[in-house]
Amino acid sequence: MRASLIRSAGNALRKGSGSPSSAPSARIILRYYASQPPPERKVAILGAAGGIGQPLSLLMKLNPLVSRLALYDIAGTPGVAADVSHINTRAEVSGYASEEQLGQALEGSDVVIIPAGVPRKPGMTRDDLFNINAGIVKSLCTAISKYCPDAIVNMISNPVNSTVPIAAEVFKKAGTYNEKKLFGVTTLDVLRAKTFYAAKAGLPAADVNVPVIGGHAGITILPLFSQAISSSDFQSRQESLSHEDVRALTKRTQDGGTEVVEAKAGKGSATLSMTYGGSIFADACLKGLNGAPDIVECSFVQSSITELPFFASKVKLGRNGIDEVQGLGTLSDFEKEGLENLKAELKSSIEKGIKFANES
Ligand SMILES: NC(=O)C1=CN([C@@H]2O[C@H](COP(=O)(O)OP(=O)(O)OC[C@H]3O[C@@H](n4cnc5c(N)ncnc54)[C@H](O)[C@@H]3O)[C@@H](O)[C@H]2O)C=CC1
Ligand SMILES: O=C([O-])CC(=O)C(=O)O
Repeated sequence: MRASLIRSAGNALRKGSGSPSSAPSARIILRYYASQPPPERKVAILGAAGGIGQPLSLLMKLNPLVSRLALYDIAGTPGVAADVSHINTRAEVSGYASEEQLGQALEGSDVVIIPAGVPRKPGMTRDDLFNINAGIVKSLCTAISKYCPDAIVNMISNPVNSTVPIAAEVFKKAGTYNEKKLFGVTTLDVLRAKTFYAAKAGLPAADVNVPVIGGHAGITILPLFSQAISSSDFQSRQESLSHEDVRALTKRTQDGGTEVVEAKAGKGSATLSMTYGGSIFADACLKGLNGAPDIVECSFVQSSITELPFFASKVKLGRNGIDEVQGLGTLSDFEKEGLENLKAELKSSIEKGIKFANES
């Protein structure tokens, strides 16, 4: 309604047609709607008091597309909610501190972001988190299917290659699964690929885009540097990157999480860069819901672009979640080899998640 009124008012102004009074009234319509806030949107963060949850609560409080922000954690939520709620932005903040309050936290949510669960310590793989995080994700998704079955879910908790399939199975069992609304957040892989590529190629970091496909662990993370694009002077710089450079950039992107885990030396994994990635992805979901055009991000989703049932690739976001899972484009020989090499591990992580959800 709002969009079609704006469109027809815009057309009337462009054409200058209609009765003599139509242009001023079109202007009034446009001015009225330009002054309206964006639609009401509720975002819930589960695990809001954690290393990612706290700064993510801050960034979502700063997001003008959010009108209600529900912060849930099993410990420490009241302090985080009180703190963030004093910021004078649009979103009304409420904190929920116990399992009995989880339903209230979720009810009416448009987007649920899940950074709940344990992070890695040096020497661990993401899969080593499975035993604890799988159960956490399963119980949170059971509550989502009960209290906000239509919400978009942004899964951050690791191992993402398994937690997303767990969520899908929980929703299927509850009869609420919508494959267009379940996303594994892999934005941090994209941030890393962009940053490392830009530094190597001597380009401004904000200028570069690199799709990252596959999954979110080790070799399942496959940056497509052959498709790197930059708005400045791209062609000549791309040619200057050797095969060895691309190989090293790929390895560094795949090991980016481990680089941070080791640097933090037992104090957890990436939180700040992850929060930035998580906020970009949630913002993209909200923009899509609100009807903004051309919103494309990489994400680990149900997919038929390879033989694997879940796969990360570029995804176009719209009013109903996923509008389109986009294809992989042309891959270099090195990337083709990487794609074949990642399939066995990704398949087994996906199957592990499905099995857990159905047996436990
Ligand atoms: N997808 C990605 O790219 C990334 C994923 N991660 C993952 O995000 C997760 C969270 O990491 P951090 O925030 O650093 O960990 P953290 O330990 O600092 O925070 C986790 C929070 O989850 C809460 N929690 C635990 N069980 C819960 C439950 N049943 N319901 C609600 N909250 C619960 C804890 O109380 C804690 O506040 C980890 O699994 C980590 O591996 C981390 C970085 C990047
Ligand atoms: O490496 C980890 O455990 C956390 C993570 O997923 C990342 O930083 O990409």
